[in-house]
Amino acid sequence: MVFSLSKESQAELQLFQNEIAAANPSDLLQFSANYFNQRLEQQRAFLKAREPEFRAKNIVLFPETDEPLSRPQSAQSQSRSRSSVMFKSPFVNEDPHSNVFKNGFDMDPHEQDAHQPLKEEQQHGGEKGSTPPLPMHFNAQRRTSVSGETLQPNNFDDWTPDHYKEKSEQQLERLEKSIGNNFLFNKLDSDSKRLVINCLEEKSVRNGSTIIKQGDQGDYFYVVEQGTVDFYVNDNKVNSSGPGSSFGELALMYNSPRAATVVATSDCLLWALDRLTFRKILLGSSFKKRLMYDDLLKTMPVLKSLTTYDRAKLADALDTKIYQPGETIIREGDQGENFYLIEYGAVDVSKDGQGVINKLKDHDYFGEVALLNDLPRQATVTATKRTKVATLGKSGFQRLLGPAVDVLKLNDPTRH
Ligand SMILES: Nc1ncnc2c1ncn2[C@@H]1O[C@@H]2COP(=O)(O)O[C@H]2[C@H]1O
Ligand SMILES: Nc1ncnc2c1ncn2[C@@H]1O[C@@H]2COP(=O)(O)O[C@H]2[C@H]1O
Repeated sequence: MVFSLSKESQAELQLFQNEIAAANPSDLLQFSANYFNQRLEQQRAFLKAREPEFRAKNIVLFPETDEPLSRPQSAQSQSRSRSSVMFKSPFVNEDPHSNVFKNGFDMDPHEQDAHQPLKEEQQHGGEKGSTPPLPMHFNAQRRTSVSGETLQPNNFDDWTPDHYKEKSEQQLERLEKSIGNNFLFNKLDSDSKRLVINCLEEKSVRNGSTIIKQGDQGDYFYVVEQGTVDFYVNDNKVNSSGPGSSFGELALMYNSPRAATVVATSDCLLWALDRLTFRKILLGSSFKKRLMYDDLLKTMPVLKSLTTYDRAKLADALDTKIYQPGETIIREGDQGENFYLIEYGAVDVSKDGQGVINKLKDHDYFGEVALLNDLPRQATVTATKRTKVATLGKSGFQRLLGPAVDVLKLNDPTRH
C-alpha cells in the first residue's frame, strides 16, 4: 500500500531530516523526542499568544480538562514529573543535546526543552493578520511528553502577553526590509517568526542616550532598524554597529550582568524583544551554536582568556564534524585550512618516520601550527575513537581567537 502524506507532513519530515543530517546525533531517539517536543512547544507558544483571536471565532484551543493541568502540584509530584520530561540521555557526552542543556545557563528546567534544535523555514503560515489554518483534529492541549508538564500552556503563565501586539502592515513592511533577512530570523519557522515579530516593541532613542548600562540586569534584546550605537567595556570603546545589527543578547542568554554599555551615536529606531520570548524562541534557533559550544569553550584551558563576548563570537563561527576510529583528520604535508577543538574522543599525532609522537583527547586542540606559521601540516592526526570536533576556519582563526593566539604560540609543539 502506498501512503500519501500531505504537503505539510512532507515538509515537516524534510525539515526533521535536515536537522538529523546537520546534527548527526548519536542517540537518534533522544534527538527525535527533543526535536518534536520543541516543535510542539513553539506551536503552542504561538497559539497561546493568539488565543483571544481564535476564541472570537469560537475555536477553543486549550479546552478545560477534568483534571486541570494547571492545578497546583505537590513538591513531590512536581519533582517527579520534571525529571520525567528531561529526556535524560544515556549517552550523556555523546548526545549533542546534553551539551546544550547541561544547566550551564542557569535555566529553569521548564525552559530547557524550549531550546532544542529548530528547523528551517516552513511554509504553512496563514496570510498576514488572518487566523492560521489548524491541522485536522487539532488539539492544542495535547500531551507532548511522558508527563506533558513542560509543554503545558500554563508554562506560559509567566509569558507576558502584553508584549504580543499584531504589527500593522506598515510596520511589517518596515520590519521585513530592515531585519527580515537578519540571521536571527532566517532560522525561524514561519510561526515562530511571526510570534517574535509580534512581540517586538518599537523604541525611539535619542542621540547620546544610554540604551544599556554595563553591570545592569538584562531585560531586552535589541535589533537596530535605524541609527548607530557604540559599545563600551569599562569605559573603553570596543565596538560600534548600525542598521540591521543586534545587541543585548549576552545577559539574556547567560543570566549575567550586561557585559557592555551601549550608547546611541545618532537618533535610533530600535526593536526590543523581551527576555522570555528571546529565551523561548530565539535562543534555541538563532543562538543554537552558542549554546552547543559554550560548555566546550568554557572548559578549554587554551581559551581561558576569552571573555563571554569573545566566546560567543567564536561559537558562531564553529562547525561540528565527527570522525570514526581510523579516520585521518589531518595529513602531514597538506595545506592547513582548519583549527580543531576536540569535544570528545581521542586522536594520535604521528610523523613520517617517527610514528606516533603525541596523543590528544577531550578538550585538547590541534591544527594550529600550520595556521600560526603559514606552514604545511607538520604531522598526521588520526582518530583512534569516535571523535567529535569543533572546527574553525582559517579566517575565523585569525579574527576570533584574540588573546588565545598568544597561548597557542607559547605552546607550539614544534617550537623546541
Ligand atoms: N566587545 C563587547 N563585549 C561585550 N558586549 C558587547 C561587545 N560588543 C558588543 N556587545 C554587545 O553589548 C551588549 C551589552 O549587553 P549584553 O551583555 O546583554 O550583550 C552585549 C553584546 O550584545
Ligand atoms: N609534536 C608535534 N609536532 C607537530 N605537530 C603536533 C605535535 N603534537 C601535536 N601536534 C599537532 O598536530 C597538528 C598537525 O597539523 P598542524 O601542523 O597544523 O598542527 C599540529 C599540531 O596541532
